[in-house]
Amino acid sequence: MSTPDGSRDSAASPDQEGSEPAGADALKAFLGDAYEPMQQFAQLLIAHGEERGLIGPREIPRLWDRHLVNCSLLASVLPQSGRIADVGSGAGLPGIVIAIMRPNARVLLVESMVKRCEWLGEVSDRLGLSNVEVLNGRAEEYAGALEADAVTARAVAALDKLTRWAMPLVHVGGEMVVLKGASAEQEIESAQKALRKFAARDAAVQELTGPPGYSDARIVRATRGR
Ligand SMILES: C[S@@+](CC[C@H](N)C(=O)[O-])C[C@H]1O[C@@H](n2cnc3c(N)ncnc32)[C@H](O)[C@@H]1O
Repeated sequence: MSTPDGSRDSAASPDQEGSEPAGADALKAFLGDAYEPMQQFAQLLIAHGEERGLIGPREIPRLWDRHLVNCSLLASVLPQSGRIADVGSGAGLPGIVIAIMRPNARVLLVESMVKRCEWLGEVSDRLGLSNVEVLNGRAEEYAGALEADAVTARAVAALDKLTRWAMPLVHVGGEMVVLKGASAEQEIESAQKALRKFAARDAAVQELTGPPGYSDARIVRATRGR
């Protein structure tokens, strides 16, 4: 997960000791009540992310811009309540960020690696996130079993494959919302067959503007029609 899609490498760098990230006022205005728990999540990633094989050392200085803000932008377009499934949560990106920003939603973290699931459970406990459920297994194993209102992912697979894994986890009328980078439009083209399989409507790229000093994000959204 050290080089996820969907973010740029400019950015405000956080204080590596973790006191306050750069541009903290803009971040506080953007995140509101989510700022404090996001800080705690950042501290956990800084303290343990590398040793547990969750993030590379190069990611620590850009943790806020490339990871936490990037994922917060995605979370900001999700429903306030209902069920949200995040496929391949890894370190908790974007799954834990979504759980912080959507406290009234039930957030299901579908992750195939046991060690990452253990991490996700520990982080949820430490942050007191009672809205998180960690599901150990591949997304394909949960096809038809979840009926979520929205499904998310970042840096898990190309859109073609991701559509086949993610769409079966949302109900008809629900939405797939995934972070993607510069190739998002091409990925939509390459995923046409998979999107048609679910009669996906309105598949499109959306640009999300970051708070001052932070990068924008690009997402692909599509609504399940069948
Ligand atoms: C490159 S990491 C990205 C992690 C995180 N989403 C991020 O952006 O930092 C991909 C993660 O997806 C998980 N994964 C890959 N295929 C999966 C599948 N079919 N179902 C569930 N998890 C999967 C891997 O175990 C890994 O943790």
